[in-house]
Amino acid sequence: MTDSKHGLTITEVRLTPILVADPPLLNTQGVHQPYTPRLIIELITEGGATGLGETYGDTKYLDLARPLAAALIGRSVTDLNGLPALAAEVCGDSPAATGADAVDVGGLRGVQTADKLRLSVLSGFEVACLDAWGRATGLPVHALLGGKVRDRVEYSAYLFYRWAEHPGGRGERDDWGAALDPAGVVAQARRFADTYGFTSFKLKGGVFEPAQEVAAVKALAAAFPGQPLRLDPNGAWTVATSLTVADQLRGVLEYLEDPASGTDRMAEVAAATPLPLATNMCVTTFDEIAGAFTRGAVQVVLCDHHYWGGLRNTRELAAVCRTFGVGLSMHSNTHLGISLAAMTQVAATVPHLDHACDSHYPWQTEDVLTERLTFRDGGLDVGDAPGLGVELDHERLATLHRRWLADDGSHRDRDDAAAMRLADPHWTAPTVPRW
Ligand SMILES: O=C([O-])C(=O)C[C@H](O)[C@@H](O)C(=O)[O-]
Ligand SMILES: [Mg+2]
Repeated sequence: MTDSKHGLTITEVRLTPILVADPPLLNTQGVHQPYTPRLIIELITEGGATGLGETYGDTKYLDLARPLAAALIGRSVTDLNGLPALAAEVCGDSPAATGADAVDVGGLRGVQTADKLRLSVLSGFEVACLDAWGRATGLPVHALLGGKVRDRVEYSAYLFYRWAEHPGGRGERDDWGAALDPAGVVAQARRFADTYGFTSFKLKGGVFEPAQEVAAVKALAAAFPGQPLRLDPNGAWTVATSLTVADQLRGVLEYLEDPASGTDRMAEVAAATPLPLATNMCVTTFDEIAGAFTRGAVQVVLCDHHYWGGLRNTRELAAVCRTFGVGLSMHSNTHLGISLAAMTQVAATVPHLDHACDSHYPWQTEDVLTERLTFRDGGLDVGDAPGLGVELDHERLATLHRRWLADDGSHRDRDDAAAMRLADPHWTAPTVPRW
């Protein structure tokens, strides 16, 4: 559908893959690489409005983004309901979706289906369309989604066990230092609280023996009494271990995130503990909802608008969660300010967003915006500027793109286990459950 009358027809789409500095954050798969891929999308309309979008930048996403970008020329930015069919038609099934058991990034992003890969790409275009549409009409994205129900969106501090620097001193060095024990985790949390005002804390677990991680959470509870805490070992534990930890941290945690992997194990854990379970692993597609919700396997879904297919699908997910009495919050992977602005816009429109959203953003020292988004008192204000309310810094984008061009391919696809092998040549991503 074109829209010449309003100047909303897309005349140009620019795709810019970039590599962004990432600190040595540890998880159950390994460690983050020094640079991580993202894809930045710019849409231009007939009327001269530009729209920005951002999504995962690994090769399998870029391969789908290129045909979709070409197919969008001549269509209206308002034609959002047509995007899934268009993507299915022009992108087809990614060869990376290799069967029912395929997972993304060793399982950290849940299942990997052809549909989900297309949705992850499409989400960046949907956000860019909404941004362009908003800029063309002077309306913020939240208005195009039906209007905001809150003026601020709360975020949590995303704590990671981490090294001071990447193996061999590769990449960029920051001044956070190492955090490998309870004292290190508390110090990191203190800095997050002092700098950004966060009052909720999530610790990425699955790195050390569960008892060590329980000790770290207890140290957090002592340092920040009464403040919401979460622990997320990315499905690394058995059902028995999950229940032991749930018992030890009952009354301490706000929720336990993906203690065990898969809906079956999560349902077993949920049936035996009063502690709410959250997930961004066993429910990452609409197809997985019925099986998990009807069995009571999860009490909170952490939505990632990238893999759920955009901001409007996030609202659809919110409606399903509300229907089942399941809570909703937001998951985050390494992302930049365009995605953070998109998360904030949609979060502002969802009435029952029950918990502070996750965001990796504070770990990202580089961005493609002229002005970084700034957390204040643990949250972001929801502005009324047109579109997403952010501006692209073309020079920064070009610099990060040059890094992508210069890369020998070793950072173009996220691989935390490969990064770990530089420190420990015998490392293989552990089989799950690990403990
Ligand atoms: O909440 C989560 O499970 C995540 O954020 C997944 C991410 O991939 C995180 O584990 C990471 O980046 O190491
Ligand atoms: Mg998680």
